[in-house]
Amino acid sequence: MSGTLVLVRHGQSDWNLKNLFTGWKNPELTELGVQEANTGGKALADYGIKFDIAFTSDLKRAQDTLKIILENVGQTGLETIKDQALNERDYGDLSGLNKDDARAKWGEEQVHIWRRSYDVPPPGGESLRDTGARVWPYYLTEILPRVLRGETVLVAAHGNSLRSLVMVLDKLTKEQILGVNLATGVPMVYKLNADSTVASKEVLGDMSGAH
Ligand SMILES: O=C(O)[C@H](O)COP(=O)(O)O
Repeated sequence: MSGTLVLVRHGQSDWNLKNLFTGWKNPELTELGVQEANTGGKALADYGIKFDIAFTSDLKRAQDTLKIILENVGQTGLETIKDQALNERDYGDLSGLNKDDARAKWGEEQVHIWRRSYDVPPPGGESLRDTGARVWPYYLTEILPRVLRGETVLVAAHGNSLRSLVMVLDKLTKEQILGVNLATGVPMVYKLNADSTVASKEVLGDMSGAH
């Protein structure tokens, strides 16, 4: 066994609440989003975890979620690395559009494919594969080596940047990843083996409401 990797999607953002495609846009957390980050942080505090380092994206909703979690675990001064490589999937021309309006215009099935398929990019944006093509190398060079050294590493990022990691860690097929939704503010605790495969995964909260 080596170290521990904790992945957490940011709390609800203002654009999540308004049901808008967000991607690289930079909305704030809502009040509920702040609550969700606190709940995730408390779950980690109850778990008794202490982090060695944290990673987050270049976007405020993930950075603010991280800050709230660190307050809850009593580690506000923790070394934190922010990198665009962990940003949400770029939703391209869909960014800012209402998801229900998009369903009305292009159909439920097409919108689901854009949102959840592995390799179909939304117009002007990134597919999950494109997202993974920047997230995965960053994970391999910056994050994984620390976990393999036995460190406990927190990553506060986004629904799809984290789905691209979960797909590989959980060894999911392109078909299986279609059905995977990550809840906001719910930490996933992975213990890794020395060969970087997953020894165990615990979800500290309820993923069932995610959509
Ligand atoms: O970018 C967004 O709109 C959200 O953060 C994730 O959206 P999705 O669940 O539609 O992929």
